[in-house]
Amino acid sequence: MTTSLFTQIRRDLHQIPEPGFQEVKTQKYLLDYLEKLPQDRLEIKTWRTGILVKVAGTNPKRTIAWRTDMDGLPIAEETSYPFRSLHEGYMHACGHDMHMAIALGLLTHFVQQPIADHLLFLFQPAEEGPGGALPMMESEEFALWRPDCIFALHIAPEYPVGHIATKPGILFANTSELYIDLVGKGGHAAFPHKANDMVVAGSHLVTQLQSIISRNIDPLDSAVVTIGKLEGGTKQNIIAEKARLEGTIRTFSTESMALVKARIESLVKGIEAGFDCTASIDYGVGYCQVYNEEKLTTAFMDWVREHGEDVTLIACKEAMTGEDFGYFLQEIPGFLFWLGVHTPYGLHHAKIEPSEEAIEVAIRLVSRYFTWLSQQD
Ligand SMILES: CC(=O)N[C@@H](CCC[C@H](N)C(=O)O)C(=O)O
Repeated sequence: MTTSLFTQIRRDLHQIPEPGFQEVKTQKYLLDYLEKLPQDRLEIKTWRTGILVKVAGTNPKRTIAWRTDMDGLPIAEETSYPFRSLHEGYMHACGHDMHMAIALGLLTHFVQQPIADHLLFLFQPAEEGPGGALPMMESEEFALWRPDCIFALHIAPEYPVGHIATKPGILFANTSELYIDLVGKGGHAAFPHKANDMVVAGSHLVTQLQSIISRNIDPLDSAVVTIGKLEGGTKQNIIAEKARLEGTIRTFSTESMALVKARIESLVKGIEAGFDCTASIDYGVGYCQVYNEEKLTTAFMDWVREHGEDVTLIACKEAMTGEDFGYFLQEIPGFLFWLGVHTPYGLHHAKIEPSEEAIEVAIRLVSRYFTWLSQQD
């Protein structure tokens, strides 16, 4: 079977995953591709490691935007791919390689077959952190081409290829990163009574944090506290002077976010008192929820049911995922939908292998949708 252009592009991008705001090779790859397209309808601007591309419409009433993220994750890849990451310890494990290939496919389609409205393609850095959406929105480049509506997708391992899923209203949660540093008194492993062991303190704290969801959050509400990284100590026979917990908080309301943070602060105070140590908490970067504008999303869902051809629509529930695309949706009407890529491993897993046939499914669906949207008043 021959590999289509955009599948090949996805594979090329898969090999060069880069952290947020360091997407230098990725930006160059995308610019090299864009420069080879016919330029008469195109205007290209770079912003930090991101890119904004305007495709001029034939009789514009508005500007329709499509956003893709660009960054990779600090994960050592374990796929069976012959085109595995060339950047050791980094991987496109959240589908941003697929998202970028789809964006280029759409852009190419509209360069060849322009529609009435202007189109704006946003290649946005740093979705996984520290967040590129907000500073991109605040940039002069964005202000110059500010769109009237905005759309995006995210790959979904759990849905079959040919299926998409979305809903009006809240789709993804509010997020906050969480970093807790504990400092006590280190010492010799054989003299525990002369030290304050931060491995023990940190372990107690991880366990206590689990009680926030089970004991403090209303069972009819939803929230997540995940500690994804726990570090402490230097050697097996040295009592640890320091421990560090790194995690993330997810909630559907700002009230629940405040409650979770207040409980974390109380529990950390308890650890300080109980283990005679000092602690500091840093909430890092937080994202607002992804809230799909109701009218546009409902109209899109109806359109897919009626005109989606080979695409099946799933009306899904909200998820605890975070996405800084939520910031665009706070100011500009639009929505995000899940794209089925059927694979047994989930997002952020070292073995995830999204089905590449979904790339063409997305390009076909969104190019038809934008063409239809551009014909509406
Ligand atoms: C789609 C996706 O997986 N997004 C990330 C966003 C992470 C935001 C931030 N770094 C955090 O960890 O809170 C996710 O983990 O949901």
